[in-house]
Amino acid sequence: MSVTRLSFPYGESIQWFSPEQISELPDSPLSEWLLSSGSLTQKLRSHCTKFEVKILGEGTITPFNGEFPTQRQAWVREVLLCLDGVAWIFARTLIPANLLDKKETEFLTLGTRPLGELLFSSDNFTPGKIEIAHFTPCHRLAQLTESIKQPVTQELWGRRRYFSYDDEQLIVSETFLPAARKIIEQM
Ligand SMILES: C=C(O[C@@H]1C=C(C(=O)O)C=C[C@H]1O)C(=O)O
Repeated sequence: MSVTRLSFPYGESIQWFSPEQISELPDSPLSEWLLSSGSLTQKLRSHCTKFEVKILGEGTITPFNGEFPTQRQAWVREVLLCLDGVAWIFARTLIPANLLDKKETEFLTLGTRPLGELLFSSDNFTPGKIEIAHFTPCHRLAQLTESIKQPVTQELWGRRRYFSYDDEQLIVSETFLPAARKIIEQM
């Protein structure tokens, strides 16, 4: 899989909804994956022999309009979560400067360890409500799916959660890539 950090950020401005606002969620089991409350990393690990985090990019950049209204800039981490060499999830995490200052070492030295190992191992992070999105990528994310040989032939489904730490919040969004949807729908 050859992806380049030169195109970071890959993420796109997406409209998120609470599950109740969406008239038609996808059929189970995809809907269960979207709404599962625990660590996605743990769930993914149970469906593969080799789990990998491929970093697409990390850095302090400006969030999209409306993505993080209280923050003019944020530390953004974009990764692919890969199961046995197949990219299943495009994940985009936004961390405000105040929170980064509090947990700088943990976040900046995470590397290819999954963020979930930090967020779910420490009881200081509290996951919030899950929001859902379905969209057709049209910019760099579309190019990314092409570059990993997963052309988009139908809308992508994704989920987003706020995690609270003291009086700060970070945002984690996870988009299920075509290969993941194909495998999940055959479960
Ligand atoms: C939040 C979690 O961490 C996962 C790992 C991520 C990373 O390493 O950047 C990003 C999103 C998640 O899918 C989780 O496991 O639920």
